[in-house]
Amino acid sequence: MNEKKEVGEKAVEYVKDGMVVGLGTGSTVFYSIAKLGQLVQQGLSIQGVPTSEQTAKLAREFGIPLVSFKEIEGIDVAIDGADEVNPDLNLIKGGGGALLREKIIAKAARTFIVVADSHKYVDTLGAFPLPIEVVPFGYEMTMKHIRELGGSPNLRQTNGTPYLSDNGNYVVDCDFIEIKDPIALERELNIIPGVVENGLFVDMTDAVITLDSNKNLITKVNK
Ligand SMILES: O=C(CO)[C@H](O)[C@H](O)COP(=O)(O)O
Repeated sequence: MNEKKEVGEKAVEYVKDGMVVGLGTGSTVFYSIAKLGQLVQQGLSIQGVPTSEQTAKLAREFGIPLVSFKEIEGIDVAIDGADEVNPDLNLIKGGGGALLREKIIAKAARTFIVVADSHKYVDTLGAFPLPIEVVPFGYEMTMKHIRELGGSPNLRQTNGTPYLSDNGNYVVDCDFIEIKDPIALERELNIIPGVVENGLFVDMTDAVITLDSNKNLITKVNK
């Protein structure tokens, strides 16, 4: 069974004709985008807002028309993956480095749907290193301030050179081991000069589509 495909395709049920749809980034939402592409070929009319250059390319390949923020009033539904989901449906995101655009789009969406295979569930966030987007200027000092909050930050690199986000920034992957208070940490990180955004998505998720222990599809809804 391909869990990512199951949950990714299920999420498409939230998309109706005429909607503006936020398109997430990653290997799970890939299946949502592929399914939407099929439906567009069959006549579904939607406009997509991509969370990354990678997703924009994918959406074009699947024939999904894209729009920019200039052309829309808002986003009806956004579908995206997650690296970790806790029982309150708070998330760690940004494993693919797209956290800033993903958060802008999740915030703009009337409904934010997360697609997560069964391995993404945790009691406490933090085993997955928290991605934090930082501006290159003074990043060493920004990392020092992140360390003062109890994290162990590592600059994300590709072949020995810093990874660059779609926004031209660096990404720091930060080990906090256990994030007991995601609300406080999200705020504390974002007031550090040099931090652009962090991958804690607190109180944003409307529903998570996942599988239970019997591998049945379930939808967890935020109460
Ligand atoms: O936040 C993300 C990208 O920045 C992804 O949604 C997250 O990393 C999950 O990816 P995948 O579905 O490949 O496991």
